[in-house]
Amino acid sequence: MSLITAKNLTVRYGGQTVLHDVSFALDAAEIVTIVGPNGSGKSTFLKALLGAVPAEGTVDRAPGLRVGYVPQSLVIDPTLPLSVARFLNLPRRIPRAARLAALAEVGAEALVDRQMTQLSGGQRQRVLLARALLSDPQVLFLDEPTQGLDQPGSAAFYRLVEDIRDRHRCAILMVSHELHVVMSASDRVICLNGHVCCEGHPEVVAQAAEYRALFGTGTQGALALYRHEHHHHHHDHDHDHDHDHA
Ligand SMILES: Nc1ncnc2c1ncn2[C@@H]1O[C@H](COP(=O)(O)OP(=O)(O)OP(=O)(O)O)[C@@H](O)[C@H]1O
Repeated sequence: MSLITAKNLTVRYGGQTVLHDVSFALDAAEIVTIVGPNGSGKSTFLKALLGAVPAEGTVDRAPGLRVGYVPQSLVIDPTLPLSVARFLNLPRRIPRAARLAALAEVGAEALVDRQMTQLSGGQRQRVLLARALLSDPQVLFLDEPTQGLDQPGSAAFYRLVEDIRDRHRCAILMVSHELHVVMSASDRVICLNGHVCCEGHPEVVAQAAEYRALFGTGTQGALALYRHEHHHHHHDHDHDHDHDHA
C-alpha cells in the first residue's frame, strides 16, 4: 500500500485555481522530485498533502504516518539568541544525545553550539534536515532544500538525502525548480504546472516534449556532471580508478 495517495486534488486561492486535478501516490522508500516553474503550485501541492491547505479531492495517508517536513523558508528573528541545540528542542524537547546523533547523520555535529542566524545556507539546510529526522519519519517532505546553495553544495545535499533514504528506508518527496542536479537522485520526477504535465523516470521526463517546453533542453550537460560526481563519490576510496574520472 502507498504511504500517501491523493486523488483529483484541486486547490483554489480566492478565484485562482493553483492546482487542478492532481493525482499522486508515494510508495515506501522512493525518492520523488516535483519540478516546475515559479508559481506552478509545487509548495501548495506539498501543503495539500500535509493537510495544511484546503483542497478538493482526497488525500489518504497511511494510519499514524510520520512525516518530516523541511519548509521552503524559515524566518528566525535575528535578535533572538537561538543555538542549534535549542532549535532542535523545538517544538518538543529531545535528549541531547539524540539531537547530536541527528546532527552527526547530516554531517553537522560541529554546529551544535552555533547560533542559527549565523549558519551558512548549506549548514542551515542540514540542521533543518536533522530536525526533520528527529521524528523518525517514514516520509520526508523537502521544499526546495538547496535554494541558495551552489551546484557542488546542492549535489552534496542530494547525496545526503539519498544516504538518508538508504539508511532509514523513508520515502522522500522534494520540490525543486533547479533540475540539473536533482534529476538523477530521483526515482521519479513529476513535472507540475498547475496540473501534472508529465512524470516518470528522470531520463524520460528530461526528454518529454512537455518538460522541454517548460525548461528547454539546456540541462543535459549538468545532468551528466552530477552523475559523474555521484559515481566518483561512491568510489573515491578506490584510487586505482581515479584516472577514470579525470
Ligand atoms: N496563501 C496563499 N494565498 C493566495 N495565493 C497563494 C497562497 N500561496 C500561494 N499562492 C499562489 O499560488 C500559486 C502557487 O504557489 P506555490 O507557492 O505553490 O508555487 P511554487 O511552484 O512552489 O512556486 P516557487 O517555485 O516560486 O516556490 C502562486 O500563484 C501563488 O502566488
